Amino acid sequence: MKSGLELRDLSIRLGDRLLVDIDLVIAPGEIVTLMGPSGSGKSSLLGHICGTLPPVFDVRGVVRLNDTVLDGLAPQDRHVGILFQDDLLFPHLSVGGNLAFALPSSIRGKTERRARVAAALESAGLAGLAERDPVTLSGGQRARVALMRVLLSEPGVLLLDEPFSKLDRGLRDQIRSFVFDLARKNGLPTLMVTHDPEDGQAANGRVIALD
Ligand SMILES: Nc1ncnc2c1ncn2[C@@H]1O[C@H](COP(=O)(O)OP(=O)(O)OP(=O)(O)O)[C@@H](O)[C@H]1O
Repeated sequence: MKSGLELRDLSIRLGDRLLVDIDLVIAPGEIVTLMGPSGSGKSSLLGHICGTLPPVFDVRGVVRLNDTVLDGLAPQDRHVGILFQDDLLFPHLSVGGNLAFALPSSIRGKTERRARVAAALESAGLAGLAERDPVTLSGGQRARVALMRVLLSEPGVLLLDEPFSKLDRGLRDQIRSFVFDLARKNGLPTLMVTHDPEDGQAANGRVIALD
């Protein structure tokens, strides 16, 4: 039984400012929304979970993912998936190349890698687009590819750093449901940072405010 993401007695200080002071467990498939004013420490918290927070921050407490302590592990060994405001697709790789890049190196065979990429595209409603150049995709298609790329890396947790804020209003609802549905279906504990209260309402879970 997976225990999800645990942030135990976690505090993040910058000089004499206490930015984050939190004790939180996010269950598999649960989506927790994190809100707070600019500079309150939301991105710092995500950075700490990823293992990319610079040492200028003073951090106490423990981060555990499914019973593995992440503190001290290199970012690439943490199984943390993150989506940003920008989809960050590699412009020099095809759509399929972007997806294949994320596959764990343990999946070696070319046929198996192609099959995984094709299945991911199909489940995102993008079947047949593997050879396309990402610049030729619509905003919605790019957002879907970005999520599939994260999922193909087989993360144990999903972090969302304002991932819908650059999407047109009409598209936003659609991509939100796409991301939330897949996060739940994959049983991923999910932590979403946002400034948009509608994101929190759509996630239909706990909302935490940093002040
Ligand atoms: N590398 C760094 N070195 C020093 N201070 C930093 C660094 N990165 C961020 N900070 C400071 O840490 C504080 C928290 O920043 P953080 O980016 O976590 O806030 P945030 O809540 O994500 O803000 P926003 O909503 O604007 O993204 C801010 O005062 C910021 O200036």
